[in-house]
Amino acid sequence: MADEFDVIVIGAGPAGENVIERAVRGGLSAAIVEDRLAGGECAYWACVPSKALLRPVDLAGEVSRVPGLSLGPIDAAAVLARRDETVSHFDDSGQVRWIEGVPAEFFRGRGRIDGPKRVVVSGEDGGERVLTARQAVVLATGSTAVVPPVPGLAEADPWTSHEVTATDAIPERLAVIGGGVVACEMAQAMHGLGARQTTVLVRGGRLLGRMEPFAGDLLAESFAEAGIDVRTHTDVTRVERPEPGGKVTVHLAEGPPLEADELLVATGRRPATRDLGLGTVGLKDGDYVEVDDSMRATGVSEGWLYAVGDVNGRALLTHMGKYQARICGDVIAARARGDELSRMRDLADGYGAPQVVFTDPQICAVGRTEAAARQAGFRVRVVEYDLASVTGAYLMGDGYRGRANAVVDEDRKVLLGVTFAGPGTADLLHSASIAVTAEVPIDRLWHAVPSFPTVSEVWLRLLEAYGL
Ligand SMILES: Cc1cc2nc3c(=O)[nH]c(=O)nc-3n(C[C@H](O)[C@H](O)[C@H](O)COP(=O)(O)OP(=O)(O)OC[C@H]3O[C@@H](n4cnc5c(N)ncnc54)[C@H](O)[C@@H]3O)c2cc1C
Ligand SMILES: NC(=O)c1ccc[n+]([C@@H]2O[C@H](COP(=O)([O-])OP(=O)(O)OC[C@H]3O[C@@H](n4cnc5c(N)ncnc54)[C@H](O)[C@@H]3O)[C@@H](O)[C@H]2O)c1
Repeated sequence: MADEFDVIVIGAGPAGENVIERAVRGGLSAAIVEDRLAGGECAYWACVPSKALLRPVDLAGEVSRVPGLSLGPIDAAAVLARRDETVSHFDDSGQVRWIEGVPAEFFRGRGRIDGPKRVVVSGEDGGERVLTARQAVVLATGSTAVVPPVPGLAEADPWTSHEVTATDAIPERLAVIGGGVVACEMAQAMHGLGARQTTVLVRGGRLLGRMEPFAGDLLAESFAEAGIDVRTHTDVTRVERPEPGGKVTVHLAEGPPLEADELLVATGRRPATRDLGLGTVGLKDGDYVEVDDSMRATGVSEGWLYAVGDVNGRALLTHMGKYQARICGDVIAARARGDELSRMRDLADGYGAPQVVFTDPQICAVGRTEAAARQAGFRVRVVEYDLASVTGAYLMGDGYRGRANAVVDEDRKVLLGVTFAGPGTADLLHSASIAVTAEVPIDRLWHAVPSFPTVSEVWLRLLEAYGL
């Protein structure tokens, strides 16, 4: 195996893998280093298993709204078995074969930067290998869960996203700290799969605090109906777990302590940049790696270091990491040819990344919320519509509940943001992403006729609510 490559990528998650594919397509040689499983967090402990756990819960919600259909209890063991299939039983051989077929060289081991364009790979056998890059080194090491410094919390060995997505058993009583995406998705999955008592402890005033307020409110209503206890404005002050794996007691700033069989911490992420040798090139270990719109690290003057995916902190989403990776691979190949390829730049992040929260109801958003748009100085008008009044949504089942809004830039008459909250809206989001990112004028959008009777008729209703 050679020790010199045009491009060396550290981290074989979705972002890293897409960099090598594009760089090789651009005529370069590439190597990729991975210390756990090729495919990354996304494939084994995040997107894929979490969605496998949520799918039956989502479907059960759908079935329960259609008279004439009935559903027995969910067989959690069968769901967990299917989850195991979706993560290939933690076997990455298929993924490694894909990498080799790119073709790129795969190195199993921990990568670390050791000065400009040098990467040291420490293997499991304790051996070290030095790789050098002719063109670029790309960091694609992702992120890890944050465990806040609450007394007793770390010692209680709580679940993070890793343990909850890989669990072999559903806890009877689950306490969740956090009100963001992981907390909401996993609270609903565990509850739907059989947890008897699920309590979500939210520090702020509502679930999904970064999204439109109506989205978190609708989700909280759905949680309350399902028997999930959401406690807002709740601070955890101390945690006790005398026996490893035993009962957990969560002390709160107000009210009696909460007892649970398991505790999930879902309070955000930190970049996986510790012990990565960033100090050898003038950056700081532990920080997000700041990049420009071509994914080049701004803090390294010679311009050979790039960072894509969660590690650059731009948008902690798989599809955004892969988008950045396509840009990065193309840019590196172009620069190697002496071309700047200026059309390949991150434009999407500036508009606001699309995101689907796979709960029931689904919460889907792209672009800016009303509050974010106003804060950024736009002159906006917001239109809202009750999704239940759309025939396509009404036909999906009794008691359909949902809401949508669009944030209109009053000066340019284009959309700055769109949010849909309701069952069956996930695949509707891309229409909004196109409208927002392509800055389609709303009087042109009016001519994009939604099919009857689909949920997408909400587009017409929103434009009518605007006055078109
Ligand atoms: C529970 C959960 C559910 C999620 N669901 C979704 C979803 O539905 N949709 C969505 O878009 N996003 C989702 N996300 C976010 C998504 O998982 C991340 O945005 C995505 O995984 C980031 O991809 P990445 O390639 O940057 O990093 P990762 O997927 O984290 O991959 C990084 C890889 O680098 C490796 N690595 C790290 N350091 C080194 C080193 N020094 N040497 C060698 N290898 C190293 C790691 O082992 C890992 O394999 C979810 C996250 C969580 C936690
Ligand atoms: N479907 C999806 O797209 C999906 C699913 C899961 C995760 N993700 C991505 O993964 C990332 C991580 O998700 P997450 O839910 O961990 O983070 P998050 O940033 O979405 O939510 C973190 C939550 O924890 C709370 N919090 C932070 N510090 C706290 C503390 N000390 N005590 C109590 N509460 C605290 C915050 O107020 C917030 O409610 C997100 O950025 C998200 O984009 C995406």
